[in-house]
Amino acid sequence: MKEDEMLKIIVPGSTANLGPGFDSVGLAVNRYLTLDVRLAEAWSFAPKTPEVSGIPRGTDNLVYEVADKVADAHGRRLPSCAVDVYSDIPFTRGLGSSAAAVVAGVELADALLELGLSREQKMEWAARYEGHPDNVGASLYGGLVIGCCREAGVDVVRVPEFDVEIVAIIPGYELETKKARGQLPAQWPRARAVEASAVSNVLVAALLTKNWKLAGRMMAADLFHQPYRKPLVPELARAEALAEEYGAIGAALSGAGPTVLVFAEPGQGERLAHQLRPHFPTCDIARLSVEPRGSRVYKLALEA
Ligand SMILES: Nc1ncnc2c1ncn2[C@@H]1O[C@H](COP(=O)(O)OP(=O)(O)O)[C@@H](O)[C@H]1O
Ligand SMILES: N[C@@H](CCOP(=O)(O)O)C(=O)O
Repeated sequence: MKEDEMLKIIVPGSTANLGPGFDSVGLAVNRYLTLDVRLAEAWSFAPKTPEVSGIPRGTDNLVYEVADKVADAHGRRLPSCAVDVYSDIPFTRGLGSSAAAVVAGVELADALLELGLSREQKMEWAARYEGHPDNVGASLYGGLVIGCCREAGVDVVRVPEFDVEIVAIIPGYELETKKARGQLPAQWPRARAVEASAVSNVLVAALLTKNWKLAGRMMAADLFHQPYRKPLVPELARAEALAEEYGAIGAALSGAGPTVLVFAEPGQGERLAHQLRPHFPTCDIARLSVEPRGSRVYKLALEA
């Protein structure tokens, strides 16, 4: 990048798991982390929207840490930049704010150093850093993404043209992903693991064939994580019952929570949001849509 240029990096937020697709299924949503990047004397991150008011302002920022790691692995150093940070992804609510920051870091290093990373290489970096491919996959590719992250490599399938409407029930309280992961058992007995994996497989098949009733049943049948996280998020059981009552596809914890998503067939989102709102007076009820595009980077000329 030259002195008279800037980078604009846009990364969508995401929801993970959709119930049983634990650490594997991700869906990009229409909330965004946006970075405006200019060359400067020293590194700085300036929050420009309330969601990011608490971010670290220097090289302890997650975006920088990821970018620096990518640069280091290529034997390069990042030039210092001033970064304006805009976001409407709420933090620690289960809508993939940290994954969006990780993807932004990979994009930042790639663009500043002109590394020419492919999307697969970016995915490898982001998934390894985040530890699971669901949120970062959705943020990088857009739409519905199914992935697995193994020692042997990261494999991802992006499902073309996936469209559902989403009503998000966003509680006022935070739930750190680290804490919510700490609730889960270290091991599952074989019979439970087999059943949990079968439920997850059927969820994916039902989503791909638009068998919405079955997809909803599989969301509620998750054995991997929701049973253990439910005590932390009372909104989930309530949303599951209401989803059934109002004829929605189903409900699921968004990532590690505490946001709960209720999924509806196209055209049903507005009615559903209206019906759900009075049941959750202390939550933000937001309509979300699937973001079909993944992260993107623009190089722009600075005005003189
Ligand atoms: N734009 C950002 N810049 C720096 N750090 C961020 C940014 N977005 C998220 N983070 C970090 O990620 C944390 C939230 O991650 P996490 O607990 O996984 O919740 P979630 O990803 O569901 O919002 C924040 O508290 C913050 O430390
Ligand atoms: N699969 C992860 C997803 C965490 O997503 P987040 O948005 O809550 O960080 C999990 O369920 O722990």
